[in-house]
Amino acid sequence: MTRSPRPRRPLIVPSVLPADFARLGEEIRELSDAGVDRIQWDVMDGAFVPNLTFGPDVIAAARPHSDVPFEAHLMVINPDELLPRYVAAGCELVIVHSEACTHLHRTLGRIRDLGARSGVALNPHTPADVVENVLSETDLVLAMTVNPGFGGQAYIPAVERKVARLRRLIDDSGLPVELEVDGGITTETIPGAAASGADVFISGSWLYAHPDGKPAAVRQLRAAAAGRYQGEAA
Ligand SMILES: O=C(CO)[C@@H](O)[C@H](O)COP(=O)(O)O
Repeated sequence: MTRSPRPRRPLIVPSVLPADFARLGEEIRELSDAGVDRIQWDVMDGAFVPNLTFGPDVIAAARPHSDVPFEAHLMVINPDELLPRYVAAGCELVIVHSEACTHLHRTLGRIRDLGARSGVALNPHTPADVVENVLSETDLVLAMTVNPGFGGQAYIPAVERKVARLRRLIDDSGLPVELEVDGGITTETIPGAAASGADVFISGSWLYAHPDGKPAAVRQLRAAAAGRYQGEAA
């Protein structure tokens, strides 16, 4: 069987959602110094999800404070018009929701045409098969392990079955598509997500609240995932 190349180690990516928005530049520098692999911006439009967060100008203002790649998780209905602005703001990866795009295949192609990598996110109830016909257009699949809109929610273990199904779809395709999980990720929940086949782990409230600081949180998450990670050299 053809297997898709996977990252050599689990990738740990913090969500900026729990940050102190009054000092975002410092917050971004702290995250970078903690050894994270990327930084995720949770972009919420107040319509697809009942919360409002970061416009592209906020992300652009934070961009000079770090060399770590930025990803934008767009929880936005029909995001096509906004894509150029998030890419111009410095996001190397732009993730859209399958449930929010009328023409998902076209939207993913537009992200790549803008010079960024593309990702597609699935809410907990959305079946894995939704991505089958767009795998060649995407660089990442994000399986939400909470319902999107807020940080600090409990991990939904039932999503692990879908993560395992997505793993098989990606492996069978032979394409270099990352598999990301997001929501309720802690040292308790990350082993199950890693064992199911995830490569990339978003952590927000647990990472920020760690009593020994962000570098310790990142190290502990990476170690807890690595014990169950089945990835191999790309
Ligand atoms: O996309 C989202 C929420 O919509 C996530 O990025 C969460 O914000 C992750 O935060 P925790 O669940 O780790 O607090």
